Amino acid sequence: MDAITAVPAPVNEPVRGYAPGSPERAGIEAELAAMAAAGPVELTAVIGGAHRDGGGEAFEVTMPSEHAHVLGTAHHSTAADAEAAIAAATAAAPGWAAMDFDDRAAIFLRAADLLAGPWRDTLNAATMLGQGKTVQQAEIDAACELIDFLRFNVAFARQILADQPISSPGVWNRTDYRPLDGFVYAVSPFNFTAIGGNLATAPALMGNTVLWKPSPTQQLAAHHTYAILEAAGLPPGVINLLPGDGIAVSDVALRHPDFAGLHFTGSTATFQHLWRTIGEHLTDYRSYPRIVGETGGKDFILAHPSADPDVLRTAMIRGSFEYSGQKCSASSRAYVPRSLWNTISADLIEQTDALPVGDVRDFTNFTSAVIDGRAFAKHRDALERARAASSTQVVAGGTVDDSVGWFVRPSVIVSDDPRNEIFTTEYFGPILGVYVYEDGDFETVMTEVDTAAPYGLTGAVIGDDRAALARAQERLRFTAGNFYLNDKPTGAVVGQQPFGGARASGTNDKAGSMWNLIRWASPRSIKETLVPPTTHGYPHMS
Ligand SMILES: NC(=O)c1ccc[n+]([C@@H]2O[C@H](COP(=O)([O-])OP(=O)(O)OC[C@H]3O[C@@H](n4cnc5c(N)ncnc54)[C@H](O)[C@@H]3O)[C@@H](O)[C@H]2O)c1
Ligand SMILES: N[C@@H](CCC=O)C(=O)O
Repeated sequence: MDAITAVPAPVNEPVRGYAPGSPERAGIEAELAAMAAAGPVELTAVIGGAHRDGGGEAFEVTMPSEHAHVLGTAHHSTAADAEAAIAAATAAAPGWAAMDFDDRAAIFLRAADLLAGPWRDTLNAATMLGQGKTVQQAEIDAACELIDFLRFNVAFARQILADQPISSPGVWNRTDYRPLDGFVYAVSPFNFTAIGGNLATAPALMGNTVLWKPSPTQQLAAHHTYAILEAAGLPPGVINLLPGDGIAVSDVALRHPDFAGLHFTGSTATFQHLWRTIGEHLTDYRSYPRIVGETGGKDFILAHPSADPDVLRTAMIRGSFEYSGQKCSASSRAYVPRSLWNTISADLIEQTDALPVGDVRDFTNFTSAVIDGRAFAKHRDALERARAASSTQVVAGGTVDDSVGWFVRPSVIVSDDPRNEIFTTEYFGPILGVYVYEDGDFETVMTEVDTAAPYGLTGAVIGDDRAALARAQERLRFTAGNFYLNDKPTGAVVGQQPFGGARASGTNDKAGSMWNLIRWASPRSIKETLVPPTTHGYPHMS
């Protein structure tokens, strides 16, 4: 049983500005130059503490803005790698579960401090080069959010351990927060370095051992994340890193008797495929697996006629085009009253078309290329369909260029068909659909916002009319798990806006909160009778 001590009170890591001439600017520029010039790094698997090449086919991690530039090489993990990782996780499990909570927690707190200090530039640079993030977007993800996950999760876990049952006279009741009875399989997406780190470390903090399968396109930053955990003293076998597409790993892990939990973030289609596979193998498992998945979105901005035009335009540009719309939280549909559209459309179009897009090493850029050729082709095809259809009008952007990098211009598409694919389909790129409604139709348009897409992740309502904001909060209660008033729908902060959505957007277990950590514990109730009875009769029997 873990001792219950006080842990350091977490505070959100301050976001650095990287202004010209600042010391942090000099540091990151030096790191970017060194990492880009270093030549391809060997991105190994780590199984039971041993670094080794996965046995499968090789793949490359390249720069999205310069796809000929290879940053690292790795191998897809094979079934044999997965078997070895499960054996390593199983061997490490008893010692890790028996370790005092404070000792486990200290490893993750140390990782947070290493990342906040000497490793910050490394992980930011890997995220900028490998995933195509500007310095601002890398800083809020790879540095601040991951540091916050590591620190806040320790405090949340401590809160859970402290939650103990009452005891009636003569009895002492306790809750033993056991880890799950087997390993956890963590599968993470390309777009957030912090999410990869959190998916692997949250179950580990609760005493579980883990197989971590990052996205191939995020492997460079995942490699450095793992190095930070090693530097912080993570014992061998607790988290086993398996690069690659995950198909062979899933074939082994999802039919293994010791499979006890899936910690997933990525697309709705992949999550549903993995869940179905788990269902097919249910009788193979020793216990019912915990399934936690945060998935896709079709996130909205709804403007009320009372909205401040500058607030609306800024939310639309930042919410839709930061990191080229490759955030599950990014706004990709906006509902704007005609009076406001008449006011903002010219500025919105002009400012969108003026957004500087290019290499992340040029700090004047607002955003960069999309992640890979597959994403590029998806966005190019969507823009071509929009240009060809009579019900849609591409009013900003709309052009693409893959000659050097996977560049898609931030694009605004207007349609008078509220069920057009631009309002229903997640593209996960810099494409914003706009539906212009008549000023008196706020109530009707809320029904459209609620029902057009199957998701329920994030949404924002912009307006100055308090009654309208209150009505939208009520009417759209189930339309978004993260609901913003007078702000863009992106940029949730750990401990402030616990993140996640329901409907087709996932299980809403709120990353970076105690709700998520609870899923990685299997509580045992212990009753101890202090002076036990010595006769079997009851009063009514006399
Ligand atoms: N709700 C959230 O918190 C959240 C956060 C980030 C991203 N997302 C969503 O993620 C998606 C973008 O990320 P992506 O393109 O990396 O998603 P994706 O579904 O293509 O991939 C996610 C992960 O699943 C892996 N994968 C795919 N098939 C697999 C299999 N059979 N076995 C094991 N692993 C497998 C991928 O390699 C990757 O690691 C978008 O839909 C976005 O909305 C959601
Ligand atoms: N938590 C992030 C989104 C993560 C998904 O990609 C945000 O709030 O913008």
